[in-house]
Amino acid sequence: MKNQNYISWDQYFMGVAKLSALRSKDPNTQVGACIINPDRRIVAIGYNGLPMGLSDDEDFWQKNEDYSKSKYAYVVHAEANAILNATTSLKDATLYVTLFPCNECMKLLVQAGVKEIVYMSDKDKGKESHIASTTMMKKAGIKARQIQLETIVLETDK
Ligand SMILES: O=c1[nH]c(=O)n([C@H]2C[C@H](O)[C@@H](COP(=O)(O)O)O2)cc1CO
Ligand SMILES: [Zn+2]
Repeated sequence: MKNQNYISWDQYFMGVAKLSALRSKDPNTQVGACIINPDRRIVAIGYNGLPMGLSDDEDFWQKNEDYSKSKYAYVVHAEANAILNATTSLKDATLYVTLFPCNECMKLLVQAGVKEIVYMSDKDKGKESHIASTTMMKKAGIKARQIQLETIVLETDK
């Protein structure tokens, strides 16, 4: 009889997104993204990080009233990194992401052809960027659904 303790596709791809988030050096919010094509092949992954040339050990991760000294001026969002890392077309792709995308990422997702977004956290709900993001998503005909991911315990871990 087959193993009954296998994970679903949602758990699998969100699990990859969560694992990617663990690479992030952001001291506050670590975001991970995993993009699959309509054949359920992973075609892109990413996490929020500094652009090449900026050291994580210099002071780029601070929040500062001076925008030029704030992380927001520099960080590449997880979704943007995933799109940039994509090895193939993202037409009709599904994005698994640990945090609902902001408006800047949503622009890129729409233009890249992503058709579905599966997310976990919605912590920015109500903020202007979240409202703009949702507006764009709806106009572009992108579906979204929120899932929770329980800790996955493998037989071999017990
Ligand atoms: O769509 C997103 N993708 C993404 O990677 N991020 C990143 C940017 C920052 O490094 C971090 C948000 O930081 P904070 O929660 O301290 O504002 O999450 C944030 C959002 C939503 O704003
Ligand atoms: Zn973003």
